[in-house]
Amino acid sequence: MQPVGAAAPLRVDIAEKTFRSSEGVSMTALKDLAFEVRRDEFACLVGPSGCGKTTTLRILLGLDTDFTGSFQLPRNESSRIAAVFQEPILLPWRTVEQNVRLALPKDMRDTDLTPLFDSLGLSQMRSLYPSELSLGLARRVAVARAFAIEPAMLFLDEPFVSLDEQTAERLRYLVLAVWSARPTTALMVTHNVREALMLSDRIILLSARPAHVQGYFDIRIPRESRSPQVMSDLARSFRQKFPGIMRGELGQP
Ligand SMILES: Nc1ncnc2c1ncn2[C@@H]1O[C@H](COP(=O)(O)OP(=O)(O)OP(=O)(O)O)[C@@H](O)[C@H]1O
Repeated sequence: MQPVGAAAPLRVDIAEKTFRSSEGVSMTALKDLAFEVRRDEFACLVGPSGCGKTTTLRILLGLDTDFTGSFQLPRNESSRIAAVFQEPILLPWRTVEQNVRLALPKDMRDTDLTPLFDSLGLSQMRSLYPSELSLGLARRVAVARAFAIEPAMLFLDEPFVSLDEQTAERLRYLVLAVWSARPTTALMVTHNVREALMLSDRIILLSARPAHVQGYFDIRIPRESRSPQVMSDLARSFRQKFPGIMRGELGQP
């Protein structure tokens, strides 16, 4: 085990995760799933529908302890974990600002959140209630809440789905800007290879169920240099490396 503050990565080594129904039917979702995410790296977990991506996140978040194997979360001064889900899960009777502040640990209660709200375009919305927000804005609040606690590890489960493409793209750029200002070890689940190519340092491609790592795709080009031409070259390299991945199956690369 590494001391607090050391450059500890996320280490995942799940031997097996099997769901058993009350009728005794069992279904193995994950088998020998092992990977690492280096400290302050943004990694994407990509794989076919139903292969076990959300199951993996639930295990890493401590929401499911019924598996064999182990994992180690990265640590910094805090060892805090944050998550952004498809559903923003905001308290309806609290304002935007209160929803974000409630997540803060005691020693951060007085933090000035202005730069964070500014960078996510939420400055004018601090006193609104969740019912007054569109889904896109509510997701921004969920992103603000996740980054506000300065986590050692950030998990994101399809944070851009069910948004129209323009709103999704704007949110991708906002997440990129916030993440770039404060790089955090992050693992994001997505179906969308183009999104993964835009945001991540490393794509971890999972097999069909039971999920294991089929391969890695490392992107060493800085995000700000990923022009449309570079993105299309990256997509071509991705398809060449993983020819079995059909267009449309995982989103349009
Ligand atoms: N609580 C549960 N009980 C039984 N089976 C489950 C449970 N949760 C998930 N599963 C099954 O485990 C498999 C993996 O599900 P999971 O939601 O992790 O996949 P996923 O890769 O996130 O899928 P998608 O990309 O469609 O969101 C699926 O076959 C799913 O039906």
